[in-house]
Amino acid sequence: MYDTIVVGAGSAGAAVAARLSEDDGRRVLLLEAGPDYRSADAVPMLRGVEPGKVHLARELAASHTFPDLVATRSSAQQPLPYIRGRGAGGSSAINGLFAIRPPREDFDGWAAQGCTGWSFDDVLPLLTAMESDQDFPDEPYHGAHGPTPIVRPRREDFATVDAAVDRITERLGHPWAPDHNAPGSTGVSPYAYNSFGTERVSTNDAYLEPARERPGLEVRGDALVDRVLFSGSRAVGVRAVAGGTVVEFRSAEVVLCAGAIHSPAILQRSGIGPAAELRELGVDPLTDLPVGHGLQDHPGITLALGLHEPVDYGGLPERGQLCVRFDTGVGEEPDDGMLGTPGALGVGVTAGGVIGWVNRVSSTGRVRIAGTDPALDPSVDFDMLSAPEDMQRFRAVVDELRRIAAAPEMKEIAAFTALGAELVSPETPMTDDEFARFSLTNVVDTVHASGSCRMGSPDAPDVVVLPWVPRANTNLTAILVGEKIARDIRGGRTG
Ligand SMILES: Cc1cc2nc3c(=O)[nH]c(=O)nc-3n(C[C@H](O)[C@H](O)[C@H](O)COP(=O)(O)OP(=O)(O)OC[C@H]3O[C@@H](n4cnc5c(N)ncnc54)[C@H](O)[C@@H]3O)c2cc1C
Repeated sequence: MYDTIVVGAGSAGAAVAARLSEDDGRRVLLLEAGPDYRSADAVPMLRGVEPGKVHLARELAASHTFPDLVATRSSAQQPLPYIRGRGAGGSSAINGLFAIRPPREDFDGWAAQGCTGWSFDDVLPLLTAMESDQDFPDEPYHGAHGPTPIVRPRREDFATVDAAVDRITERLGHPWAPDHNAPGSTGVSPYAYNSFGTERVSTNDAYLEPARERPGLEVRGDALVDRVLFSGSRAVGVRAVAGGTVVEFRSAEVVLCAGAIHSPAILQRSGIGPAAELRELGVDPLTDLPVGHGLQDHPGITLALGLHEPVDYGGLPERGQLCVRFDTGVGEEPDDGMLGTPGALGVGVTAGGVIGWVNRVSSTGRVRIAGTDPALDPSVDFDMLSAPEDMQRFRAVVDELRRIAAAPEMKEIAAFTALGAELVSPETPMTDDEFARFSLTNVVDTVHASGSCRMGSPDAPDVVVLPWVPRANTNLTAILVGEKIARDIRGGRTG
């Protein structure tokens, strides 16, 4: 019998389990579907900080992702692979390491929607406690002693594409903000990373590694949780397939951190979800809730660059170095557009890119189990750009990419520029209808799935609980959710 079972050792789950294990006498079981391993035993490719050199599709698919998981981005597309991390550290073990906070408006907006304790002022102490900022440790809104190191590239070291985008966007009127994690900052910034030197720092490294010797923490890999077990309406444990055997683990409470795709699937298999649909699949509904609804990711598009010369990183790691947050002018939401440089693409040709995405999203999709087998990935449909304001914002983002493509600095470094998978010339004029077709066909995800069990469902505390996808890459927010849940549980227990 455990005090707490945490399901999923990813960004949120590792933080929850490690923080709870700080309490003497508390017994915590962390169950992870993928492999568990100590930091020192991480696959060498995953220790590095160059996302373009991590071969997720080729070498790591079976061990560190869900290789059969697919998702439909828009109504004009067929399902395509969707990447989620698997194993200790979850997606933080395979991600791009960009470490950016959402703006105040997201937190205050969630609080205004009834998410008590989520205003920016409420969560700022946790944001500072979870980081050790290498560049601004003395600022009151930063921390110097937390588990996750944060560091920024220097503007004078920007590589070829980043330097060009920096010059262009400055001329286009975007202000320079040396720290995008400072409250109120916007515009062009060095993209902060959660890494240390040339070493990745996943939540397996930052949270679990220092906690592993604690007597109260047990981590079990290769443990695929099927469902939550209930006594009446109270969660009393989980059923899992662990080491090939069906096992039941008992606990006083269960914290689901299996991510935005798999947490709703576990809840649905447990009878918590849209009752009529669950009955059709042979699941007895316990509670009729819209679990799986509300799914979001940032709708994105890439400006591909055919470069004259390979990118010069000046001996630094080959990763993206810059992001730009800006107002699209559609509605009242600030920072609703974002651009980023993804860094070396690892595709073996002299190419680069600038990605743009809608940062404040209205459209929602669905996660739905396709059957009751826990090994079967759910069906995922994002329905991106279905809300008219998202399409308008997407147009503003594409227009910004067009301006960048047309700039003399870009002509200097790139022989050609092209938008989306269809490689459309940025100069191609489009009517509204043509643009809608182009967008629905070419929109991509940014691997920031969120919102599929929004708050009100207390059993699923990672980014899945947020009312909308944060205006930022989502890893820091997922860790924050884990920190906050642990704080709330510990506070409840200790009074
Ligand atoms: C390729 C990639 C690149 C990214 N790049 C960035 C970036 O640069 N910056 C950024 O901020 N964000 C990035 N993200 C997004 C960010 O990493 C995620 O939003 C964040 O890690 C999600 O945290 P989570 O705890 O919700 O889920 P995860 O970290 O995905 O953890 C979920 C865990 O649950 C486990 N699990 C699932 N189902 C079960 C089950 N049935 N039983 C037991 N365990 C289960 C999984 O194996 C996984 O370990 C990226 C994501 C990906 C995939």
